[in-house]
Amino acid sequence: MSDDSLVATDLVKRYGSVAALDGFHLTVAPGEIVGLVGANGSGKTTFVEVVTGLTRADQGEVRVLGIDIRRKAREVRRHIGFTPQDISLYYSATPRENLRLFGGLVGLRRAALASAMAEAIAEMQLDAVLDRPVGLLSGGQQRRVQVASAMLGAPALMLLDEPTAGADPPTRQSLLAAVRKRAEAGAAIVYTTHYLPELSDLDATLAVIRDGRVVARGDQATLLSGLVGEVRVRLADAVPDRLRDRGEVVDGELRIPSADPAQTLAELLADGHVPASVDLRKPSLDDLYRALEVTTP
Ligand SMILES: Nc1ncnc2c1ncn2[C@@H]1O[C@H](COP(=O)(O)OP(=O)(O)OP(=O)(O)O)[C@@H](O)[C@H]1O
Repeated sequence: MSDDSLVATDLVKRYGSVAALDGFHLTVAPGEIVGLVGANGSGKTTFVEVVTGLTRADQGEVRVLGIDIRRKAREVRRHIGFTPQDISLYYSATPRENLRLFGGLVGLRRAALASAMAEAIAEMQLDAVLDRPVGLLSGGQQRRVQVASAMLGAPALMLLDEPTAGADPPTRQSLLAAVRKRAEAGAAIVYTTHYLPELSDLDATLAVIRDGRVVARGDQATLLSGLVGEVRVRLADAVPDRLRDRGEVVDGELRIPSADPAQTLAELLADGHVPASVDLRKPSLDDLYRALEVTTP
C-alpha cells in the first residue's frame, strides 16, 4: 500500500456540460506542502470539495492515509483539517466557541480539546480576540480563526483553499509560518493560492491545474529549469544593432531572453559592453504559469 497521505486517482466531476475535474491525479506525501495553482475555474476548489466530502466525484477514487473516502467518510474527516475559500465560521459566536465546536466535530473532547485549542490559539495569536463575536473581527483576524480551526487535533492532511486571501503581511507571515510548522511535524498540506510568491516561501512542490487535471507536477527547481529568464541592461552607449537583434529595446533598456541570465551578462561584459544598470531576472513561477498558458485569456 502507498505511504502517501493523499492519493487521488482519475477523478471526474461534471456540472452539466462542464467537466470541473477531468482525469485528475494527485499524490501528496507526509510532510509535503503542495501548491495547487491554476486559472479561475480550473477545478482547484472542486478537488478540495471532493476530498472533504462536500461533493461527490462522478468517477475515480480518493484515499486519505490509505482509507477510501467513500467507504469511511466519517473516519477520514477526522484526519482532515480544512479551510474553505470563503470564511466559514459562526459569526455571532466567539473564536473560542467556534474552536470548541470545530474541535468537537473532529472528535476532540475535554483535555484533548483544551490542549488542541490552546495550541491553535497560541499559534494563530488569537488571545486578544478570543471572546469577541467573530462577526466583529477584521477579515485577517477571521482568517486566523479559520486556519486555527483547521489545525485542531493536528490533522494528517490539511486542505487550505486560499487561506491568506485578504490577510495583511504580518497575518500572512504568521499563517505561512504555522503551515510550515505543521508540515515539519509531518502533515501533508494542499495549499491553493493565486499568490505565487507564497509557494516559494513555503518551499512547496507544485501541481499546476488546467481544465480539471494536473498538467505539471514536481518541485519548483525542476519545473522552473529550462524556462527562460531575462537580462535587462541599460548600456552607457547606444545599443548596437547586433545586440538589438538578440532581444528588444524597451524605453532604452535592452531585454535579452536567456535560460541563464548570469552567463548572458558575462558574455556581454566579455564583449566589451559597459552597462549603466543591470537587472537579471531568473525564471519565476509567473513565467511557469505563462509557459503553461494557465492564465485566463
Ligand atoms: N456547484 C457548481 N455548479 C456548477 N458548476 C460548478 C459548480 N462548482 C464549480 N463549477 C464549475 O466547475 C469549474 C471549476 O470550478 P472550481 O471552483 O473548482 O475552480 P477553481 O480552480 O477553484 O477556481 P477559482 O480559482 O476561481 O477559485 C468552473 O467552470 C465552475 O464554474
